Amino acid sequence: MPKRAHNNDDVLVRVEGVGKKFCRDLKKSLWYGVKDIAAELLPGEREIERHATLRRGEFWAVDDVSFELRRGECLGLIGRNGAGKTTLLKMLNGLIKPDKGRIEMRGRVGALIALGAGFNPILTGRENIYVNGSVLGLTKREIDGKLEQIVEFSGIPEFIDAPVQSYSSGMTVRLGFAVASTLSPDVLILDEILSVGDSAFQLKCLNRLGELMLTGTASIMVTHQLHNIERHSNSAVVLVDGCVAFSGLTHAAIDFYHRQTGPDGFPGEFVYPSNSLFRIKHVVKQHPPRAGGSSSLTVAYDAERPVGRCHISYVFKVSGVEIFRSTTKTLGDSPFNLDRNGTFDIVFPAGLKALPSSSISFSLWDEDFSQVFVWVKDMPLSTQNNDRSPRIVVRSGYQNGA
Ligand SMILES: Nc1ncnc2c1ncn2[C@@H]1O[C@H](COP(=O)(O)OP(=O)(O)OP(=O)(O)O)[C@@H](O)[C@H]1O
Repeated sequence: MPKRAHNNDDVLVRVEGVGKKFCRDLKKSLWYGVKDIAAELLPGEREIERHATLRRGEFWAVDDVSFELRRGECLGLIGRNGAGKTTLLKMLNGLIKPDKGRIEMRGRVGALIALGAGFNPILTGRENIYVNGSVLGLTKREIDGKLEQIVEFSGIPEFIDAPVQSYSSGMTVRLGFAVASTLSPDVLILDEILSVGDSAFQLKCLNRLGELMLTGTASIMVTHQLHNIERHSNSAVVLVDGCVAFSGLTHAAIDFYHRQTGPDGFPGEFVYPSNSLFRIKHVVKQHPPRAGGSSSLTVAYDAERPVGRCHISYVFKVSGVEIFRSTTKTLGDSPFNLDRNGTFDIVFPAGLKALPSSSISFSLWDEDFSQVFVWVKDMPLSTQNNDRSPRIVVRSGYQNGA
């Protein structure tokens, strides 16, 4: 692919060594707040030093984060709960001040961060649109011109003259995204909050995001639904305890995240009942679907003796969310026989596409599902992982599989 030429004018967001500290102790936090206000009023205080060091009880919620974002690019921010994603977005949107580092934002910034943030609850939806528009520097006439589009996109025209405090969470998010995305933002900041909307609206938002990127809007997206980051982001940053643990291509970032934070070890846990005849050697290969067909996974195994009439049960997940669960028996397949060693295939129904954020749990059973031979739990399906050795756990008396 030819590399796009960039110049400095393309950079809409520049973040350099940014950090934000908090204090978990409320009393201390209030006391530090008072001291900071006082110090700001007193000339001669060495402000940078005061902000850049930790006092008792403080910690860095975001520490030394740097990145650049150009026109038309989307950056995914990935991290576990409490990793510092929202704090970083709040600094980008100017809701809170960094304690160290520099943030440069160019152009109009549309943001959907906290539920209802940016809306005055006692004003109506329509009034809030005008307030938001004027904060972003649009004239009344410009807002008039966009009003119909905003109301139509939000899908809640009958509530537009009701106060925002009477809106449901989903309605608030609908209006928030409609406003943030319609008022011609140069930079769009989206926190997890989008997931409050129903799935049809989320899809509509993501399509709108794609359109905006084509017109040059840069966006930053935080979500635990990694397939959305996978679909839209050119690059991603993984935050661990407020620090950048990885920064690079989206697929590599998601892969890194799974490796760092997989709930049961990486790349999946193989559980054998203590009397198991089987040893899974490795998962040989994941076969991508042929046009309109199914994808499959080939598993290599060793067994103490041949085993007749087996079935497979499996659960397919994307970003930890169960998408599909079935057994070869339910899908109408006949039981199959296994020699002492060899391979067997798990064929997914057409349409189950393995993304880097997909994982599978599967178990091998006898014909009437009374005995489980082996259970593989939450194995990531990204191609990079499949050749690695699994973690093997032997458990006695194990009865139920995936
Ligand atoms: N106002 C605050 N005072 C004290 N600590 C705070 C404050 N805001 C956030 N924190 C702490 O800062 C850390 C980062 O929080 P943040 O909300 O940025 O995480 P996050 O990555 O967005 O998490 P999630 O995925 O759960 O939304 C957490 O430890 C959180 O408890």
